[in-house]
Amino acid sequence: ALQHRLWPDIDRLVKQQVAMSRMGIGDCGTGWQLFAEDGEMKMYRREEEIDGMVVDPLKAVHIVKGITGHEVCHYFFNPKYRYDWETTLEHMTVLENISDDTLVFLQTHKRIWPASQRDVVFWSHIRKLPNDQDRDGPDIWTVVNNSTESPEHPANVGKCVRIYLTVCLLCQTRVHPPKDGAPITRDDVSCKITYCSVVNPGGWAPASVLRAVYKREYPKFLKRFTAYVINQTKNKPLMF
Ligand SMILES: Cc1cccc(-c2n[nH]cc2-c2ccc(F)c(-c3ccc(S(=O)(=O)CCO)cc3)c2)n1
Repeated sequence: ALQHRLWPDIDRLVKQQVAMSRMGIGDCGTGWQLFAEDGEMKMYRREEEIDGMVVDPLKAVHIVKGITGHEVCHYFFNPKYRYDWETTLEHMTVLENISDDTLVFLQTHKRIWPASQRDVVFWSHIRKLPNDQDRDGPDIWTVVNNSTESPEHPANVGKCVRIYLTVCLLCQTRVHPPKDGAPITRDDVSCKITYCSVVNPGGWAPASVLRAVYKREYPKFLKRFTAYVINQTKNKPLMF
């Protein structure tokens, strides 16, 4: 198929993000601190600042029963579901439909006092990857969101401060086949979700406010999003 203008960037970044996501917390080097834990969900962050701005990389690992990696990535990638689970979203526009697995979004999010309102332009790409660790295991699914330019929507023109982010959602499905060779049901599957994000807030925002927002919003987002996928899929056939 013809390559589109973003393809080289997307291909390079997807490979880099997937490699990083598959590294455990341990071999990511030190510096990761566990800041939230809720059952199977563990959230880590590294405290990092660039020119005095908090850009704390985040890595969340969550294991959810009854859903597959394809389903998690499908509901995360597809714009038609986003208002259902993204609670801080004020407005979302699909700027470009580059291909059936690559879209460009413009999103404005609700303002976090006392900082200015933020908007973001990013390409979003969904991809299935062969499971090279377990040849006959289910495929790995990933969605990578990465900030990009849009000539029609230049940064910091209106009231919003443009933020810059790289997000990688990586999902590994696990099947626990029933003993008696019965067909696989939702009780026999689980999904290991790794969500990595680095957000540059764009303009100045107080470090203490940003860190408090991240501490509150990330766990809320991952719990709400996974509960949404469980609810959307519970009476539907499994998507592998
Ligand atoms: C989950 C979370 C973490 C940190 C901050 C907040 C938040 N609270 N109030 C406003 C925001 C906010 C501001 C700007 C943004 F770009 C995003 C934003 C967050 C996630 C993603 S995504 O790519 O992970 C999912 C698509 O929306 C995109 C933008 C979220 N929400």
